[in-house]
Amino acid sequence: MNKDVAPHALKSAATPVGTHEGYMPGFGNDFETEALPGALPQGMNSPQKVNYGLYGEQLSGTAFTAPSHQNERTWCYRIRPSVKHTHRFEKIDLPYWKSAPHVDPDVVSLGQYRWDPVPHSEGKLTWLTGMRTMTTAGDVNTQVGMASHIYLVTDSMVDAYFYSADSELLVVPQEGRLRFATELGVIDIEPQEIAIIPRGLVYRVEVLEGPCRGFVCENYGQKFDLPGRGPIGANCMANRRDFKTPIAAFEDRDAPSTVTVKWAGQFHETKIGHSPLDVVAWHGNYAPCKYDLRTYCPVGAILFDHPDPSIFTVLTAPSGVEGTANIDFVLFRDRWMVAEDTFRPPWYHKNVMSELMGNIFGIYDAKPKGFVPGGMSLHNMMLPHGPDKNAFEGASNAELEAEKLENTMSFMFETRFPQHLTAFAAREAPLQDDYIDCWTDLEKKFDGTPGKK
Ligand SMILES: O=C(O)Cc1cc(O)ccc1O
Ligand SMILES: [Fe+2]
Repeated sequence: MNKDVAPHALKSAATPVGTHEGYMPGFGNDFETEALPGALPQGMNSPQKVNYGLYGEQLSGTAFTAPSHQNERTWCYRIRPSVKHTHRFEKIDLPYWKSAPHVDPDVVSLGQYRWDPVPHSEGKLTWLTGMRTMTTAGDVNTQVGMASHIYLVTDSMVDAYFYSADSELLVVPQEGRLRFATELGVIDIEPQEIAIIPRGLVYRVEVLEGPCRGFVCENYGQKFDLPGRGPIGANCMANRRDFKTPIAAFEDRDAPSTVTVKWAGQFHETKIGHSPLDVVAWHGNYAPCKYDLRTYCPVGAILFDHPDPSIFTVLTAPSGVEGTANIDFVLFRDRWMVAEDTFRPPWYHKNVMSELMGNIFGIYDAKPKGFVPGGMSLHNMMLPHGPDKNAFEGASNAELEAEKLENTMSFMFETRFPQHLTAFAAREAPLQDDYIDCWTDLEKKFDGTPGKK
């Protein structure tokens, strides 16, 4: 676990054998972990009395009756049951955090859009006040679709906690280091890592090194899963063991505190007298995790042609239509390019899915200029896009040798639903007015001559 001292360090047991720095390996495993010896009941979930006087409480991430291969739940053994944490809720306003459906009549969402990095703010911003929604898709009330956000965080949440009943959050840092102190343990992340925070899990976000900026995909729908590898087989792409879930860690601390809940697109606040991060032991398969994107093993063309970008899918959240994701999280990392007689960058295309991209660092091959670290682009449903003039000319005339694409890490949140821009994305964020000019100079080369290339 990271050595930095959090404002209120969580207590946890010594790192058990088989864990790596306070994390347990595996994706969707049935984990068990206890921060005090004997705190976890064995052989049953609900003993008449739990050791240490703890309360048993189940957190269900899927319906009780979900098929067993999809069923996810975790049993928590905690100092106080969560229900004691909830008093009357009051609605609060977080004006920059929007939920679908959110269609601003004055905003044109149909277009090829690109943004420079949203600048860090002068003022203090927390995980909650620093969330800036860029796009929304689907409907939070029917649990389909997603929202994309940029976060700008300068300050830790102190005696303040949050959970989203609406969504699972996929967090993609671009600058700075964050700590997620959650009910189920502590996750520290930095650029080139991601975190997945499940729906309903209570946490506090602390700044380990700021200011912090990054991207969030808020998934209203079915949980992220690993894609099937098909004929690729049992290895490569994202491997299960590289996902890390924290070991149990708890706070036994009385302090006037707030809990903010995002529910049906609205924010609510309640007050409690103690830290809700009081789970001493837990077992189950519904838990947060982190993943180092540098462990992603890309598979690609080794003779000719450019495959569909789905080959680079890290995580996929199903939509109910087979093979058509609510969200795919796709990674464009450094890799070798070896294809012969091939136009190697992404091809020109139009897609039924909506593609939102972000740059974590370096240069993206289809857009050598203008798509910069911290920046984003949106190519909405059925809108043509592809390499800019420079990328096209460079790649069409390049000497085709084995070439390593280095200094590059970008990603895509791709959804089957159209993405609607917020007023923030359209008017406050640094939208590049001249983005579509990057294709203007693509000239007609055709003159009817057979064999001309
Ligand atoms: O539009 C993009 O840059 C993303 C993308 C990458 C790729 O390799 C193939 C298709 C695609 O949409
Ligand atoms: Fe694309």
